[in-house]
Amino acid sequence: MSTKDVIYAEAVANYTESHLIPAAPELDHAYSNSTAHGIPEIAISPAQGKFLSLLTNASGAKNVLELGTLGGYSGIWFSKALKERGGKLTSIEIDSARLDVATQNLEYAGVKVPEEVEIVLGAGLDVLPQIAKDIEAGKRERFDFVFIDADWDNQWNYFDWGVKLSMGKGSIIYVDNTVRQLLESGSVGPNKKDPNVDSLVEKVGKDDRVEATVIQTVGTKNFDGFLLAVVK
Ligand SMILES: C[S@@+](CC[C@H](N)C(=O)[O-])C[C@H]1O[C@@H](n2cnc3c(N)ncnc32)[C@H](O)[C@@H]1O
Repeated sequence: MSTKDVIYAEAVANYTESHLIPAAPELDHAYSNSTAHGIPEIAISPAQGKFLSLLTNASGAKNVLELGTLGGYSGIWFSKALKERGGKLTSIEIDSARLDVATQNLEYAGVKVPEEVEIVLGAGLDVLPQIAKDIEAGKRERFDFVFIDADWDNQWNYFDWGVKLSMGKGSIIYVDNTVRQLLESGSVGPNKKDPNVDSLVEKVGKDDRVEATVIQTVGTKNFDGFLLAVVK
């Protein structure tokens, strides 16, 4: 592909989504109800939701951990996949108003909250140690899929927690917006990089616990990309 063809990315996204992703009123409602409540339009795209749902099913994941609930759009996609195996999504959100809208959207989609999707209110780095304690006490299960989609400055901290709270070999850690963060932080591109701060990619590259790659994406959400790691 020549880079000049990138101008067709949105048209390709619209065409492929129209053929591969059946209309789903509950997903449209999650977008529109979130916007109606003043939530910014920063949820994943339909194609990415379908991809996460397929990846959840392909891996057979039963317990998914999400950092960053927003209006529950990605949560609905995960719950669609997890329903087949009686699995559960645990999602952490710092903003109580967003948690309320996410609960509305999930329930509208027929998802049982908190049985199928539990939203935990708080900052990720405050909630994760509590979840670790719950796991140690046998009150929660370990996670076989971790989806990191909250504040970018903490991507590495969430990644490290994700590996620690995972089931171990074969567990998946997916970090959204990795490419935009690399560009914003100056690891790649014109912005000035802080020489004292290693990027997520540098840290993951030195992390013997995982194998990882970054996939760049274009589409309705512009140029970005995600990091996918599998625990060894
Ligand atoms: C990109 S949005 C998540 C989108 C959602 N996963 C989806 O695709 O539908 C990021 C969310 O992370 C939340 N967030 C930001 N900082 C956080 C933190 N420190 N702890 C937990 N959540 C945080 C924001 O309030 C926001 O709702």
